[in-house]
Amino acid sequence: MAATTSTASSNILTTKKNLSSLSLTSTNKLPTFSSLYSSSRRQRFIVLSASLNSKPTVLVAEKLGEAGINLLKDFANVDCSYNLSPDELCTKISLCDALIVRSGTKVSREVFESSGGRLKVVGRAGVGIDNVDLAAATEHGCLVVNAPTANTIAAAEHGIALLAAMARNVAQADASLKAGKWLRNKYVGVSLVGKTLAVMGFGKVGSEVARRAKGLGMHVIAHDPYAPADRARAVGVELVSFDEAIATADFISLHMPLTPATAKILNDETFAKMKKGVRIVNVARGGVIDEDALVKALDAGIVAQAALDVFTVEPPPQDSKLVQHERVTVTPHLGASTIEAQEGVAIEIAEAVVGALKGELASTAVNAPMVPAEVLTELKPYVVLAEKLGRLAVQLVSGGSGVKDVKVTYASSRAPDDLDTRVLRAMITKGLIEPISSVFVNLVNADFSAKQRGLRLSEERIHLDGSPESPLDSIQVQIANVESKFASAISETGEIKVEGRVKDGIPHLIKVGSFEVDVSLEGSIILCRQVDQPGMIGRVGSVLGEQNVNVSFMSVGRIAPRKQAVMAIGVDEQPSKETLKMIGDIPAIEEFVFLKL
Ligand SMILES: NC(=O)C1=CN([C@@H]2O[C@H](COP(=O)(O)OP(=O)(O)OC[C@H]3O[C@@H](n4cnc5c(N)ncnc54)[C@H](O)[C@@H]3O)[C@@H](O)[C@H]2O)C=CC1
Ligand SMILES: O=C(O)C(=O)COP(=O)(O)O
Repeated sequence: MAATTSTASSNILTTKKNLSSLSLTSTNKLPTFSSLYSSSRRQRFIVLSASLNSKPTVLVAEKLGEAGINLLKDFANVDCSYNLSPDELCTKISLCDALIVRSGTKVSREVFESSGGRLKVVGRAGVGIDNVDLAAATEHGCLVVNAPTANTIAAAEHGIALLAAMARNVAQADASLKAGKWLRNKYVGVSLVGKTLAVMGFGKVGSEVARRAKGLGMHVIAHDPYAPADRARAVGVELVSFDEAIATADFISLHMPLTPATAKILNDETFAKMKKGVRIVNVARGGVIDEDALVKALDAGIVAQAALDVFTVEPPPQDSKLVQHERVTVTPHLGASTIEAQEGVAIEIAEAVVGALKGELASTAVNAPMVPAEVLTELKPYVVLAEKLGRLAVQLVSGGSGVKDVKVTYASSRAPDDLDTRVLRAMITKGLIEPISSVFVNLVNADFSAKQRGLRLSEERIHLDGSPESPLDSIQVQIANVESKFASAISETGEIKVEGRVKDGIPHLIKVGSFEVDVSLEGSIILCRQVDQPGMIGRVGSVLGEQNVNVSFMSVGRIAPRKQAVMAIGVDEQPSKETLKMIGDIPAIEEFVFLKL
């Protein structure tokens, strides 16, 4: 199972334990669901126990702007201890109620275990929280908050700085002159004006880079399968496919999050499709580039130059061929490092941490486990189903005008007043957004996150006759105005459609497009469309068996005998590329897709 999924589920599923270990409001009553869900940031419903009697202690483990430190000091004892070793951090943490870090401190499971239950909040002064073990935080009832917006401009400006510095050999010429040389002919650069820049990932940072590059006279295109076309139009940027972007660009700037889908998205195969002499900027995450492949592409002359702020391992090894490469400009993860951004991030994170210590809901909470136990007990399997349907639906999208219109239909025998679907809507939103973004969605920020991305989620209720004992019969998620990488997922009315139901407490996928299937939503799924004929299940099953991929479930839905059919296969392990190719090579298979849950 994908790490993000297990984290997401455990956020919610450990709630009962977390709630019981926290003190409640002064009214000493379990909060109502509506009070839990309220979007008001001022609402107080949980008081974290350590802050009841004495001033809490906040450990600031990396340099934080002065304004943030002052805000913290108004409320807490502040211990600024930088460059702690992992052991020193583990020793100190048992005396702290909150910890604030940037990207340089690993907040591992050992940190949470060493805290003895006292650590209540981890604040990440920035966007990426890949250095915090979220699952461990949630298991230990520790809230994690981040500061997702205050460094956007700084990251965009650094991208532009690297772009211009790279094009004019600023770093190389500077080093050469300081070494006593005067090499005017060697460092002739290239111009930016009139050149095509492909912005890969048109989110907060990517769109700011695009704006600035247009101001430099560049022709800007963007690739982002999930960005709304109107947002791109507003900036005067054309959204294009991945292949078109990399094949036509003179410059490529990376601004997508590191997810399983974007890991090593620039690799031997994709470098080979690029224009000879392309130049690459990366201020996103090192892992989106296969660094060995980049070295090869530089040596082969496919990539003329690269400018990199981020690396797969940070700091990179001193003898890294990439870092040492003559045509590569590097900075040590400085994207967010401006005085202004660090003041902004410091204030944003200090407010979030103080708010959380006071018991307020944080709108930037990454793992807020805040669903009342009694609501969860009943909705638990539906919460999981809702998130998985969202994850499935968005992974089926291949293009179009971005994911904008999503319709959710709940079929239930309950009276509308007896079924509050807000937790389900939040989980569908979480499933739709998290696989494609660096945003973390929870009950608190789901509607806000959807709105920010231009995602309109409409809900419809179908009232069924029958016993209202179980809260829901089925949930259907439809995405309109998009193309699918699995054409059979498009329904008669033209939307991507997936539908699920809870059976014996386990979420199942029961419909894809117009095809009825039945596969439990555990592990991952392969969907294949084939011509219905004897032996197909056996053939696919034996490929998976030979490749040691365990099949948990298989089901075939067909329109009519010997016509087209869709086979849904649940697998415990992720099949290798070769295994998927072997399935695709089976002659009767017309299309197939692998989906991570
Ligand atoms: N170097 C530094 O110091 C900094 C780095 N960052 C990094 O920059 C990146 C972008 O951050 P934000 O703009 O704040 O995030 P964001 O979530 O606002 O934007 C990310 C965009 O990437 C798109 N995307 C997802 N999968 C994609 C794919 N396969 N192909 C193309 N686009 C895809 C999403 O739809 C979204 O629009 C993140 O990786 C973040 O960690 C952010 C701030 C500072
Ligand atoms: O915010 C982010 O994602 C960043 O990459 C910035 O990291 P930093 O806070 O400068 O260590």
